[in-house]
Amino acid sequence: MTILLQTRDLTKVYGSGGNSLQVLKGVNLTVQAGEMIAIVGASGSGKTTLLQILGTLDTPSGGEIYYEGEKLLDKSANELARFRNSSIGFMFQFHHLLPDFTALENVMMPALIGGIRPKAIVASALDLLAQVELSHRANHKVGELSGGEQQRTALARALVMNPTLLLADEPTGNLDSRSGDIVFSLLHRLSRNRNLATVLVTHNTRLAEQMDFCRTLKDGLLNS
Ligand SMILES: Nc1ncnc2c1ncn2[C@@H]1O[C@H](COP(=O)(O)OP(=O)(O)OP(=O)(O)O)[C@@H](O)[C@H]1O
Repeated sequence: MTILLQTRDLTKVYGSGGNSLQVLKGVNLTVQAGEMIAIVGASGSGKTTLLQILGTLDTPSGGEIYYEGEKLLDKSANELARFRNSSIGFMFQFHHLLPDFTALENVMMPALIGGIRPKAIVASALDLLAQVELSHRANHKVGELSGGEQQRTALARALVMNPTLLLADEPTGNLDSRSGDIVFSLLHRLSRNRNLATVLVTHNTRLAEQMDFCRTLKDGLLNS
């Protein structure tokens, strides 16, 4: 097995002085290539904070993050932006799609931001929309799609750059259980087929149990 992502003693403190809140107190996590990990924990335990730090969207107060053996925290903001765009796919509870653009345009967006020409990406974006069973919605504005369809679009968008790591923060949290199950099973199937390492934050223990491992964040530490 190859280690893809590793954290060492990650800490995170919000605020300062008497108002400070230490959310992470030394989190150690190893993600092997292709491994699918669920992170569960009580509301406010720091799951989103941890995922944002893993995705370099936020910086820790202390500790280290290694990606394929390289220290991420040594990289410049520009290098990190390029790294995120090419290596990490993100899915959020509130999908962060652009509602006035079509599903296809949304899926293509990370590639366009990465400087890839539209013609070079349209076929793979359409193929991804087919894989999330949304071919018939490709040219509809995202704002007109159902919540489940929006999350399936977000899944296709997260995969368009062929990332090595998918970070998903409550991707089914805003959906009814049937739509949530469909989104989860697509996420699970596509991650597995692509040997894509996946870290999923969820409150849903039934879904968490279907991942390879489930880790619990409690009192600032990640337990097995
Ligand atoms: N930017 C911030 N500034 C100050 N405190 C913050 C900030 N972001 C989060 N927190 C606090 O840090 C703690 C952890 O928040 P976080 O969102 O990571 O928890 P969570 O486990 O994802 O919660 P939930 O399951 O409810 O989404 C909470 O007490 C929250 O209020």
